[in-house]
Amino acid sequence: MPEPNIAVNNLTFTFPDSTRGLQDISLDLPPGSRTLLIGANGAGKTTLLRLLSGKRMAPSNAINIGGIDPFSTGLEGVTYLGLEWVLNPIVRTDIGVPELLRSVGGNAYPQRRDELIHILDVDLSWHLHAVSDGERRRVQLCMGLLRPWSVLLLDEITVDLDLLSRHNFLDFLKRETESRQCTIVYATHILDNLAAWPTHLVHMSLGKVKKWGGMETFEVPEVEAGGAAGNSRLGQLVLQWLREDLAQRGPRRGQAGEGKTYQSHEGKGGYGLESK
Ligand SMILES: Nc1ncnc2c1ncn2[C@@H]1O[C@H](COP(=O)(O)OP(=O)(O)OP(=O)(O)O)[C@@H](O)[C@H]1O
Repeated sequence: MPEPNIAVNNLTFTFPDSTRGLQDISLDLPPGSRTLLIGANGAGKTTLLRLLSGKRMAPSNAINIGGIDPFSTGLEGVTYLGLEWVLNPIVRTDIGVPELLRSVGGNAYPQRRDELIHILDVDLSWHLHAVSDGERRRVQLCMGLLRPWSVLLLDEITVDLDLLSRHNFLDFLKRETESRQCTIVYATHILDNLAAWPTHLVHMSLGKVKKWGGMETFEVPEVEAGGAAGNSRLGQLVLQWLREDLAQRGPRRGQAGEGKTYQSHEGKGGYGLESK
C-alpha cells in the first residue's frame, strides 16, 4: 500500500434488523496520522472501525484505504485489534510465549519481535493460563503488532495495561508512524497522558461524526484551577463533548424526565427506580 490514508465518503450503515448504525460519515485521515476516536458508549466507534477493517461490508465507494476498498479487495496490511481478538481462547491455554509468537510468524520478523518483547516487557517463560490479565494483554499486543501493518485500527485494548506499559506501547506506536509509512486510528475512553499523542481527533455521537480534524483545529480549554486537578486539557475537552452529547441524546426511556428517578446505591439502600 503506497500511501495509507483513510478516506470515508458519506458512509451510512444500518445493522440488519435494527435502526442503529452510522449516518453520513466523511473523513480524510492522512498517511502517518494518529487519530483518537472519541465518543460515549454506543456512539459508533467499534462499528466504524470494523467497517474500516473490512470485517463488515460497507456500501461500495464509501471507504477507501490507500486507494483500495477494504471489504471487496481484502486488505493486506490492515490490522484490527478489538474485543473479539482479545477474547480469543487460545491465549488462556497452557501455551508458552515463544510458541505463540512463532505461530503468528514471529520468526519472520525477529528484530520487530524482540523490540516488542522488550517494549511490552514480556517474559518468555510465561505460560498463558498462569498470567495476569495485563500480562496476557501484553503478549497479545506483541502478537497483534508483529507483522508490520500499514493501517492499525485499535479498539480500546489497552485497558488492562499498567500506566508505564501503556505509555511505552503508545510511544512505540508513535515512533512507528514517524519512521515508516503507517496510519493509526485508536478508539479509547482513557485519555490520561495522551494529549501529546494524537495528530487528529474524531468525535462521534449517536452514529455520526460531530467533529473531526487535526489537533490544531480544536480549541482545547484551559484546565480549571482546583476542580480539574490531574485532568489533561484533552480530558477536559472530551468531558465537555460527552456532556453535550448526553444532553442532546436526552434521558433514556423510564428515566428522570418521565416521572422517575434513579436512586444511587449509596445511602439509599439498593438500586431501584422510584416514582417521584
Ligand atoms: N450487531 C448489532 N446489531 C444492532 N445494533 C448494534 C449492533 N452492534 C452495535 N449496535 C448498536 O450500534 C450502536 C453503536 O455501537 P458501537 O459498538 O459501535 O459503539 P461504541 O462507540 O464502540 O461503544 P463503546 O464505547 O461502548 O464500545 C450502539 O447503539 C449499539 O447498541
